[in-house]
Parts: sequence; C-alpha cells; structure tokens
Amino acid sequence: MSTESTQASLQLTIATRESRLALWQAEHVKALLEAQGHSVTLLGMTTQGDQILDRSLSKVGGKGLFVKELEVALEEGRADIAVHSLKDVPMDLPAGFELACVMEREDPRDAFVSPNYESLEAIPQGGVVGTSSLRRTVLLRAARPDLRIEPLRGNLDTRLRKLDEGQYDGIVLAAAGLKRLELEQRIRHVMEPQQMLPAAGQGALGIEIRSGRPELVAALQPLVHMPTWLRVSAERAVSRAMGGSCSMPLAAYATLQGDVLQIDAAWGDDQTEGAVSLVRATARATVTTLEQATALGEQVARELIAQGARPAQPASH
Ligand SMILES: NCc1[nH]cc(CCC(=O)O)c1CC(=O)O
Repeated sequence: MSTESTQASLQLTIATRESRLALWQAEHVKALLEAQGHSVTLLGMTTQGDQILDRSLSKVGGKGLFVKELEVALEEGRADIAVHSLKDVPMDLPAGFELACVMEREDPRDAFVSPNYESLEAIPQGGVVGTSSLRRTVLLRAARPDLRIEPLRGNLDTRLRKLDEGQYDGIVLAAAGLKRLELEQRIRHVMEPQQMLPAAGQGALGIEIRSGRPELVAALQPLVHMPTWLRVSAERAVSRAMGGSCSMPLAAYATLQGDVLQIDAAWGDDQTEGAVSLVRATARATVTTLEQATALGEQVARELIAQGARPAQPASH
C-alpha cells in the first residue's frame, strides 16, 4: 500500500494576533502544515484584547476579545484558520464556527518567576505577587494569605519587564508561554498542580475554523492530539457548566492514564477579604470519547456547586 497522502495540498491563511507568543504559535502550526505539503501564509492582526492592556479584561468583556477579530477574518474569507491558546477561547464559539483541532499540550502548569526568591514559599511575610488572573489570585490567597496580590497585565515580555523593574517580589505565569518563547531560564519554580491548579486548556493550542469546511478538518487531522483533546474537553466542560466565562476564580485540570481520565477542579470566593477557602472536587472514569470527557467535567462542576461554588450569571450579550 502506498504511504503517499491522498489528500489535496491546500493554500491556507492563518489569522493570528501579533504578540510574540501568538506569532510563535501561528508559525508552529504553519511549519506543521507545510510538513504535510500545504502552503501557508500568516495574516497578523491586532485584537481589541491587545489594545486594552490597562484595565482588567474581566471588566471589559472577557477573553473573547482576543478571538473576535480573528473570527471576523474567517467569516470574511480573509483567513482559513485561527490558532488560539485554548485557555483564551470562550467555552461556546459563535454559531458557524468550530474547534477543528486540539494539539498536543505543552507543560500545563504555572511557573513562579522572581529575581530574588526561589519559590512562592521563600517570599517574606507581606510580600507582593503580581497577577491579574482571578484563578491565580484565589489560589495564591489560599496558599499565602499574608501576601499582597497586585494587578499585572500585558503580554509576557511586558509582565517580565514590570517584574524586573522591581514592582513585585514574584509573578506567576504559564510555563507553556515561557518555554515557547525560550524564556524557560526565567522560571524559578514550576508550581505543582496540587498547589496551583491550572486553568482549563492551559498549555494547549486549539485551531478554529468556519463550520462546513471538511477539507480543512481533514488537513488538520494530522495535528490532532486526542489525549490532549480528551483532557481539555473535561476541563472546558467544568468552565462551561460554571457559567461559560473564562474570567472566574476557577481552575480545572485533567490527567489521563491509559483510558482513565481524572479531573480536578477548584473554585475560590474572590468576593471575600482575607484567606480564601477553596472548594475542590474531583472525578475519574474510563473515557474514550469527547462526550464522555465532557460529561465527567460536568459532573465535577455539579459537585463544586453542591459544595458552595457560585456559577457566573448568564452573560447578557
Ligand atoms: N492569559 C494569557 C495567556 N494565554 C495563554 C498563555 C500561555 C500559554 C498557554 O496557556 O497555552 C497566557 C499567558 C499566561 O497565562 O501566563
């Protein structure tokens, strides 16, 4: 039997944000598709999310702001695919769009970065840690109620610069982004999931297309990593069942051993002062389909809610 691909080679345009991380991710997908025999060009664009770097994203409309312009480019046929950090992709895509591919996950964990301290534990009483993520804030407040958590926004390079300017004793960033940009040497300590449970989808890339393009789905098939897709389906199901917003004090992290999927989730109340008590839930089951993975995530969300986690109000837009 011939090993030659029977698939047509396509001319593809990737819509991408222009941050260094987004461009790395788009170039990565470009190289993989070129290795499959396709020709690929990038279409860079600035999204609303990139322009609003001074206010908390959760206050101005959420992470969907990073994907909207890319979807417009897909809609208008200026691009064929959009590459996203799955963590930034809303739980429900607009009608007419679909997630056609989830790729193999990079390190899903958070990393502690600091010029002066080797770990979160080493920061002195009352120190300052930078993050604008509600998830990281509640997990940090649960681990170290004495610390001051200060906002930290901007792309990876901006955040590292603010750390180096001395505004913080340490900051917490996704290990995946640092590794992709060859900034791994900045990591002082990779935080284990027991302490800093990752966000749904962290470290995984997803590829979005307009629905109804089977030739694209086929072209993306070789890039699909099913174990990652099963894990992130469970994680994203927790977020969806908690109200669909990506900006809530929620962590969801799944692991796969053979066919056994385990999903751990945590929710913390960001409305209270002082130490945060976390609500945690976990479930495991043998899983072979995305639907089963989704069902396991929903089960964990119900468990969180039964223990007092508050789902977000349905969005009004
Ligand atoms: N919130 C922004 C964002 N979206 C994806 C990543 C990192 C890469 C990834 O998770 O795939 C980051 C940076 C961070 O959280 O430190």
